[in-house]
Amino acid sequence: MSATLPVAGSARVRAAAWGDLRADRAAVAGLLLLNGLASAAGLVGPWLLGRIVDAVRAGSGDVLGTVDRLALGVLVFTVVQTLLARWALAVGYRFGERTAGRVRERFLARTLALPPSVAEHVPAGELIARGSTDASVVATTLRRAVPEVLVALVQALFLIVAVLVLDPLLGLCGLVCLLGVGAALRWYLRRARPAYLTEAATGARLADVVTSTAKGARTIEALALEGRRAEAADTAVADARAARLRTLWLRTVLFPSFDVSCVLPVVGVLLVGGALHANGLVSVGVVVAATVYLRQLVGPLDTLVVWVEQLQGATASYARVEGLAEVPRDEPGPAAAPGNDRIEVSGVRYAYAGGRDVLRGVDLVVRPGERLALVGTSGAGKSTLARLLAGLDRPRTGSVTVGGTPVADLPPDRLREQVVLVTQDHHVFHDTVRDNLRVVKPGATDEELRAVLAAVGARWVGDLPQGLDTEVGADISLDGARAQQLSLARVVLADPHTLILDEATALLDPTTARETERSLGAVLRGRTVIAIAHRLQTAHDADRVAVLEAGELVELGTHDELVSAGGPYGRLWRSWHGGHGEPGGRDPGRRPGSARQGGR
Ligand SMILES: Nc1ncnc2c1ncn2[C@@H]1O[C@H](COP(=O)(O)OP(=O)(O)OP(=O)(O)O)[C@@H](O)[C@H]1O
Repeated sequence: MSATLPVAGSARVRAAAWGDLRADRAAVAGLLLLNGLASAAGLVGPWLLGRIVDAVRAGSGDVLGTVDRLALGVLVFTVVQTLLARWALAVGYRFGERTAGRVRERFLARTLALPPSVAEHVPAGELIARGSTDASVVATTLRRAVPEVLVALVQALFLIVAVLVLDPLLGLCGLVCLLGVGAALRWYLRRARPAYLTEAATGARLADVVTSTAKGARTIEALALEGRRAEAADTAVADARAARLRTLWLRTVLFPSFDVSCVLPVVGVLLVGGALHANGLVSVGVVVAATVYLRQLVGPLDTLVVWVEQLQGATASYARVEGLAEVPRDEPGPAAAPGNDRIEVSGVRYAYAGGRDVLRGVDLVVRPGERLALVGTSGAGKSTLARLLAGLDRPRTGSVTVGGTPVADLPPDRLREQVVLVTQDHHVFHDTVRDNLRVVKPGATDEELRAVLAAVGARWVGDLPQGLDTEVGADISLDGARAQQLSLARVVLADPHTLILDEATALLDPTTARETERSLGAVLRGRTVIAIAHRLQTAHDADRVAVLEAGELVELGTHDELVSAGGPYGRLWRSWHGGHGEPGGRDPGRRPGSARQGGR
């Protein structure tokens, strides 16, 4: 089953962006103030320039001295503006870095808090794309866009006010000519959001196809699926290309229209200013100053348009990063504390992603401390039932409870004190041995850690020069057996009352399997164990055997009861043991399904 993660709506993105700004309001206020001062200082230059023109034209008095003083003023204010602008930029970059850090931490926290039922079904590429490409786009945008957009906005505002104050008629004329910029932006913005969301989604799909193809390379080769994977990749590339071309087209319309629209105010003011001057209504100095202001407006407007364009992509990325907040959480109910260790499966039906039911009305009570073996042919539903028992998924109907509380309702820290699923997938983190263990019990002391390592036979840790501080992956690399011991030590530390074993040793090489079984012995002691029995010996040794067929629990009882009943389990046992019905030692590790054909 695969699920898509939600994408946040515009309102949530705005709220998140506003929250990020508020979280660092001192920096934002500083940014506004510094940019305001820098822009005000920038306005003085053109005004002094206009005064120089008028002084030269008037030609009376100490023209040279006046021009020198005014020119010195231009220089001083330009330097002041440059210094203030650089200071503002430094404040802005620091703000951007802090905010980018906050966005990434939020994303990580939300990813870690994803319910297992969601995390396991999300395409790998989707989370990778959101956590890397999208988070980077958001981070870069916040780092650069906020300071640059603020600078540009304040500058543009000041320039517009300045030109209006200088001469309202020329100012109005300039603003009317600016309407073209607004029209170009409006056209673009109406089309941009869906186009950029599609671009991000097709990019993530492409990443997913590539990741899953690389991950499943062996299976693809073994089943000769190269052609199909290549086709899937071609389709993903074509979709990504089409989406990129669409956004490229939007940009190719926006930028030229903007460039043309920016020249119009300057042309308009020169024409109108010329006519007004000819009629003695304004001085040449005022026309020059107004033209310089409007010409200067192109810089901030250009910055704004570039960012408006980039913000479309960044907003789509922000929406994808924030989308994780909209994943429904499995909140623990108020009665989350289980009353006892009894596990009860009642009327459970389950289907993957809208498919047919693969569990069909399963009822089962597991008594505390018992060893229960789940037996069934391949595809009967054993692993699915194991996942429901471990709280990794919820039944479609019915319930799976521990001590009366639905297992999937338990928060992760409480769940791992109750039930833990042990599979072949023994994950080891690139971290110290200590932290590899402490993920399940952050407060565990070194003595506790040494005790659990000793319990699973991982005495080799004591021989490492740095002991518990050894960095796995950097100081040592662990072979399969040691990695398993580490992850089994983690299970002992979590100390759940129930363990569910799925393929814990079935597919291991014999030496590793023997070592793991020794470690497992210590892990299982004193706990309820529900084992998917790929070896009939496991079923024989269990207290009870539950037999699944096509998603239904068809038999439940002790090994002896089921053998004498002569039902599916009895037939399986007899076929395995050539009709003698006696345990003839360990089977060679084949599954019950294959045992039927390959029976001795
Ligand atoms: N992620 C999945 N998406 C869709 N269908 C699935 C998924 N996992 C399992 N199934 C289907 O659910 C049914 C039960 O599968 P399950 O893995 O629980 O059986 P099983 O008894 O554990 O088999 P095996 O011994 O081969 O692991 C099968 O028909 C299988 O194809």
